[in-house]
Amino acid sequence: MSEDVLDELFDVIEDRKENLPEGSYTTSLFTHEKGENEVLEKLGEETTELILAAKDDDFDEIAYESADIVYHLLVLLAMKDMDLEDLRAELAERR
Ligand SMILES: N=c1c2ncn([C@@H]3O[C@H](COP(=O)(O)OP(=O)(O)OP(=O)(O)O)[C@@H](O)[C@H]3O)c2ncn1[C@@H]1O[C@H](COP(=O)(O)O)[C@@H](O)[C@H]1O
Repeated sequence: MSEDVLDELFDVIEDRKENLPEGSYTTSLFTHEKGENEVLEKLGEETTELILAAKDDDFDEIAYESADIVYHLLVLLAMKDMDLEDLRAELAERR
């Protein structure tokens, strides 16, 4: 996955957070009555699905669930007023 895809996706998520366009799933997460708990539940569910896919060596499903997890992780970072640079800085420190 290229860095640009993540940057572009995060920019779209930030736009949804600011403008809250109707009909957007991302908007629904920012306006959900359960707030960030909805995102945390999704991350839990998708991680379980990823584990099952990995156990089955279902490579398409592994990629699909991984993308779901990354998307919801980026939404969580945006909810916490964090961004990709926080993630990159943490990863870079581990090199
Ligand atoms: N990358 C994503 C993305 N990944 C996952 N999802 C949504 O996350 C939800 C996941 O919920 P569920 O796990 O219940 O659903 P599921 O994946 O359909 O089903 P299972 O995994 O349970 O089988 C689905 O509604 C997906 O559509 C996403 N919704 C939006 N984006 C991107 O976010 C941007 C903004 O999109 P809008 O939210 O439509 O404005 C766009 O660039 C989109 O590509």
